[in-house]
Amino acid sequence: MADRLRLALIAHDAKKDDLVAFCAIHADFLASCDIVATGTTGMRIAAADPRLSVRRLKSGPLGGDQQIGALIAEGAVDAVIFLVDPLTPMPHDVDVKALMRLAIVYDIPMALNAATAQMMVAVHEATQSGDRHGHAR
Ligand SMILES: O=C(CO)COP(=O)(O)O
Repeated sequence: MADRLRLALIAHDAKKDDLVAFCAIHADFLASCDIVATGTTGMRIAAADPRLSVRRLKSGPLGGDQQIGALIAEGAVDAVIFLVDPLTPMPHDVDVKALMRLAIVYDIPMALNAATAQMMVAVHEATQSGDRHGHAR
């Protein structure tokens, strides 16, 4: 894994406020990550916290989910947080499913709701803290 966690962030429209709130709570953790995000999500995150390093790809419906899937296939993403809206039909549902499939194929941690994202951050921070204290992983 790279020194800085390469983290993909995505949120459907109904979940974007939740992701921005998550980013505010975990600002220090996220500032230590190289973030890649779909277009609108990335715009919202970067606007909320200019400290964050955010590479913006295309918007999800225009291919952004597929771009993140391609990065996973290339080994360029370590983890994904994707706050999914389960209640709204999406025109690009097949792209979302393909992204999830690639995360499974390449065994990339993928949080699909805020509770799992929270656990992902907690585990990562505990692992880093163990490293700092010389504990074996
Ligand atoms: O649609 C998305 C994920 O499927 C997210 O795309 P945006 O971040 O551009 O809204």
